Amino acid sequence: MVEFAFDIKQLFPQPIIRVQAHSLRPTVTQLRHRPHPFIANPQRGHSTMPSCQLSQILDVMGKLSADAQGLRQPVTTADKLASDQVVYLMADDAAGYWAITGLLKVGTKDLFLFDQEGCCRRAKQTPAILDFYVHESRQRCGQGKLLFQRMLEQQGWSASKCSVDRPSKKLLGFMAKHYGLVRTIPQGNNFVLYEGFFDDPMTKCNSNAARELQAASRIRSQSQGHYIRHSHDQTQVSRGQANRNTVRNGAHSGHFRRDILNQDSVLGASLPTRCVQDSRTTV
Ligand SMILES: CC(=O)SCCNC(=O)CCNC(=O)[C@H](O)C(C)(C)COP(=O)(O)OP(=O)(O)OC[C@H]1O[C@@H](n2cnc3c(N)ncnc32)[C@H](O)[C@@H]1OP(=O)(O)O
Repeated sequence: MVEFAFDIKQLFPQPIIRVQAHSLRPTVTQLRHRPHPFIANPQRGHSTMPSCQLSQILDVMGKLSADAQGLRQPVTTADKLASDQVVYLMADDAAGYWAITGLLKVGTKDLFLFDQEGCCRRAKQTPAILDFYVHESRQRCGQGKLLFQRMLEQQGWSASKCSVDRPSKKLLGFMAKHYGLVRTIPQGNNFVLYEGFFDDPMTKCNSNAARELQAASRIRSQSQGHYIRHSHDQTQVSRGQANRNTVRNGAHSGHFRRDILNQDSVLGASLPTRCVQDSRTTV
């Protein structure tokens, strides 16, 4: 769990809170009552305004998440939080002190996607899972499910309608275990979609425009500095064929999935459940 030098309890009227970009800016009231010198508390050496504290929490948790995933750059920072993105933060005092236990960043994306038939479709405002992290000391104890489920309820989303940005094998296991989501629809970008995503009709797009936009999407994703976990040669596979194999045969034949499924214990429930209570990170 992640402890901070300030009291986080006041930020958590309930165990899971919703943070948006505007929550990270000080309000007029906060500015009026700010201590001197500006913002920083010289005695304790940290910011005292709730907005600054939330920013610190986002930065620290974003860094821990990046470390856990082997990413070069954090996906979540206070500075990078866009106005259409939401971060859910989870905290508790189960260990006798208040600490942050998890982070889940979501947003919406306008994406050009391939459906089961290999047809390109335009999906506007697609729910997207962008960053998900539960502190190592609390993983595999159901905390992730609590956080994810709260997010779905608050956003009004269902799990099968979420696109997932470069899921780790832990997240693939999580989606399979809690939401029965196993069969994926291969895409030309780094997002993973699950079968059921295309239940509602969406606009088919012009194929040339789609190719251009997907190329742009790949460049944009790579420029964010994300670690690409499983390389695959997208140009070598007939996309329609890959899609048909994946969905109709019930096999995990998308190239992204194939890489992952070759690893041990990805979707199995065979790994021992563990909850390490004494591991903490203090900031
Ligand atoms: C878009 C993205 O954000 S991709 C990156 C996702 N984040 C990470 O990989 C960071 C490290 N991992 C984590 O923070 C967590 O494991 C999360 C957020 C993925 C899941 O949170 P948890 O609190 O562990 O989830 P919860 O306890 O509700 O569910 C556990 C299930 O998740 C999956 N899982 C969790 N840890 C692992 C693991 N080490 N290996 C394989 N599967 C795992 C399993 O299906 C597990 O069920 P099981 O214990 O019966 O096998």
